[in-house]
Amino acid sequence: MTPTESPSSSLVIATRESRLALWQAEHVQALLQARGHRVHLLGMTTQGDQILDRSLSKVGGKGLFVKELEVALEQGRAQIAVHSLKDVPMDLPEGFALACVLEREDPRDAFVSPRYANLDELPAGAVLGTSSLRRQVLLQALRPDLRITPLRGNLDTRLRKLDEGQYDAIVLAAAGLKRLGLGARLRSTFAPEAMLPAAGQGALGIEVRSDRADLIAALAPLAHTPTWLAVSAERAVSRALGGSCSMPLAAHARWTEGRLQLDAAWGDPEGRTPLVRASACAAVQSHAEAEVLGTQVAASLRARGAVGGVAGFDVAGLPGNAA
Ligand SMILES: NCc1[nH]cc(CCC(=O)O)c1CC(=O)O
Repeated sequence: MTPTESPSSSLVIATRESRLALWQAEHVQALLQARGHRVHLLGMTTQGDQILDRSLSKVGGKGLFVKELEVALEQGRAQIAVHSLKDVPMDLPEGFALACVLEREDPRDAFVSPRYANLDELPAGAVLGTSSLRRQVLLQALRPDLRITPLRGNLDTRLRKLDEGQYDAIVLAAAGLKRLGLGARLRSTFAPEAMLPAAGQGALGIEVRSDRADLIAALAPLAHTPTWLAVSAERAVSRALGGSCSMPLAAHARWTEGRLQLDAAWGDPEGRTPLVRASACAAVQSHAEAEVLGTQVAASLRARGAVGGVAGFDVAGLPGNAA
């Protein structure tokens, strides 16, 4: 298939092969099929799937799940990549575009444990597994007495490690559990005020080559504008601070009475300074306005002590993953 073929012929979605990635790709496949497109999946393994023994923040972060899929788009082996937006770098490499963002699943973090119903029930010294610096820093601020321990792997692996008794409880995204029909494992969810989600958490983005205007037009009906504007504001906070997986940063936007309320929190990676928080609210109607809101909140975070990293570090700083 050549990259110039029209979207009315068969489309190929490049996807990672974890159960969640496949669910997401099949979800987009079904949405496109309902609109009369023929769609196939191309399963692939990414560096992020292979490196399971180290914390993602130490090996390069977000770009790890995305790069191989982009190569497939570049080579014309596929036309579409479906991503958890949370894993997508703020600025896509030259030649790629975010065609649209779909309606968001539950953006909150979830508490899962065979024995305890919520964070408050955990006894002092309990072992709590979690997989991001953001969660580590936010949870440590809520419960300094817990032993917060890294937890890697796809959803099934994380649940297995919990079931094997390696942890007393784990914290992960509610969206993944719900999408895989594992909502029953979820004992409680964290209100965003208690534990602020990551930028883009629970939202799916569709990436294409930016020269495929025809495809971008074909995907436009799948967009959910309220979600897209909210995640644009969230991602603008990350971008302005040069956010990567090595920076504990939370950004969550929600609609209240037609206005977009954006809350963000920044933590020092070494845990030396207390959490910094900032919020703003605006009557956002365009992506440009959403980004202004995000940039303002990022500036407030900086004014309160947040220190930004280097934008794009997570992709460019990784061997074999040059931007
Ligand atoms: N970083 C891994 C990741 N990327 C997307 C999800 C699922 C939730 C979502 O779509 O945001 C997860 C799992 C998790 O954070 O527990």
